[in-house]
Amino acid sequence: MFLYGASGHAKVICEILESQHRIPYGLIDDNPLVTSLLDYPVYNTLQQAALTADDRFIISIGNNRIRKAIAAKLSEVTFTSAIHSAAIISVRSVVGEGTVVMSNVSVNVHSNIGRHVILNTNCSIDHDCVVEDFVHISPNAALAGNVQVGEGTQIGIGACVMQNIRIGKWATIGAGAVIIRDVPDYAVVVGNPGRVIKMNQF
Ligand SMILES: CC(=O)SCCNC(=O)CCNC(=O)[C@H](O)C(C)(C)COP(=O)(O)OP(=O)(O)OC[C@H]1O[C@@H](n2cnc3c(N)ncnc32)[C@H](O)[C@@H]1OP(=O)(O)O
Repeated sequence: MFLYGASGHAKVICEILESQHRIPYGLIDDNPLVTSLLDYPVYNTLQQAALTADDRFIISIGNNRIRKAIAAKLSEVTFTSAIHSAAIISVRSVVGEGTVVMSNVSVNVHSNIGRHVILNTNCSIDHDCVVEDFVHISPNAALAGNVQVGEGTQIGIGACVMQNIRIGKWATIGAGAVIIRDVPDYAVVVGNPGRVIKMNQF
């Protein structure tokens, strides 16, 4: 097991894995100044890490765009997920490879969580939601029933999304926002009720 990205987010993932006795061999990070994290070795390249065919990867980078770029770069490796034992996920829901689920997350029935998603601490995904690849649902955010979140979007800390809402791709929902209307692709939305203040320019 290797993590790609030696960050604060990686430390949280390491602790999830440790609690399940899935001890990482190390991390990869292209910053040569980072040589260890939580006493695990940090390698600057995949070659230095001396990988085997059995190794599994998680991309431990919080930035959604960078996580997508790294996933494309690592097309040869096999990804796995990390799901905290204190998360509750419906047996009728699906969680994609590379996705990380932190403590006290709830995913209710018939929800579909994509690949390389972050479901951060204490967030709540209710029934019949679709969370596409590379999304980040921040701590304490809540999606009501039948919400869709497009690829790469971040739902900010403590935000709430009402039932049946469609949120586009690569949007940003600000901390504490209350979303009562559909959100277009790339929109940055803040406040209660949420309003678009600008568009993400990637
Ligand atoms: C474990 C972890 O750490 S997970 C990380 C969790 N982090 C988050 O959820 C952060 C979410 N990010 C935000 O809320 C950010 O403020 C963003 C993305 C919405 C906006 O950030 P920026 O693009 O830098 O915008 P900026 O700070 O310049 O603010 C623009 C305007 O929106 C307002 N604004 C920014 N964020 C919010 C917010 N959450 N709620 C209400 N108003 C806000 C600002 O006051 C400012 O208003 P003004 O133009 O009247 O002065």
